[in-house]
Amino acid sequence: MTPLVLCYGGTFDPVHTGHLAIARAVRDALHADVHLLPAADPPHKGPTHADAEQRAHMLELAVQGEAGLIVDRRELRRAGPSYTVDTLRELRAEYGPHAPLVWMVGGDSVFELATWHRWRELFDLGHLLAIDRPGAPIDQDALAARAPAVHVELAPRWCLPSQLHALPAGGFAEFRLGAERPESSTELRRRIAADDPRWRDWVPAPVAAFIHQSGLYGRSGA
Ligand SMILES: Nc1ncnc2c1ncn2[C@@H]1O[C@H](COP(=O)(O)OP(=O)(O)OP(=O)(O)O)[C@@H](O)[C@H]1O
Ligand SMILES: O=C(O)c1ccc[n+]([C@@H]2O[C@H](COP(=O)([O-])O)[C@@H](O)[C@H]2O)c1
Repeated sequence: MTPLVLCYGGTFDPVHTGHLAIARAVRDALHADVHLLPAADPPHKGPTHADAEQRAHMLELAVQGEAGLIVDRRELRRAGPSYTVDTLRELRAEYGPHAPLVWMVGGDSVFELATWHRWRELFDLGHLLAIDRPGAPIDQDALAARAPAVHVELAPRWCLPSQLHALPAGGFAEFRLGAERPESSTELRRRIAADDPRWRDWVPAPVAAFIHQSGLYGRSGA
């Protein structure tokens, strides 16, 4: 069976324990490495709080020494917005026409999918794997109501994560975590800026040390 190429893109401003739990759960369930891709210039976000180099560095600190989690800095080497369609095109060229490529997104992103750059082409290049997120139930009714174009596009593509091996691209699957993860980078930054000590619970120790030493996300910059 051709191994899946699992890709998890994000702003990671900063990476949090929710991201890591998701990457580990998908890695373990689907038996393949997860490539974490920090976005240099995330298309739907304003200026980031940490720069791209700092965000990639924190991601590397978060996964150092851990098997099956790999940081891929390719989006830092491209100018302009970090469009996923461009990244998938690069990955497709590298892995060849038969490799099953999977782009992982949080459930909240699925509702926004129709606003992504050349979004329908994503399915020519790879599969989409949506991860449950609190407040973003990925079901047909919710999609039909809140994102009708996405609902129509996804309906014939819906399959189980275990079926993504069968084709190189074109599928949509939902990945259910044992328990949804409450973390968000926005709330994490808020806690850091507010000196709320709970912020350390949401980042691995080496990332916490980097944030502390660099003064990132402090009171003036959150
Ligand atoms: N707790 C979570 N549960 C499920 N998906 C998540 C969670 N946190 C982040 N994601 C998903 O991971 C990807 C990267 O997330 P990102 O780096 O933007 O972090 P974030 O916590 O969503 O940040 P922010 O709060 O700044 O929007 C996105 O597809 C997002 O939907
Ligand atoms: O290609 C797009 O238009 C696009 C629009 C929004 C988000 N994305 C990608 O989706 C991933 C998660 O984005 P974000 O903003 O939730 O961190 C990240 O890899 C982004 O580059 C991509």
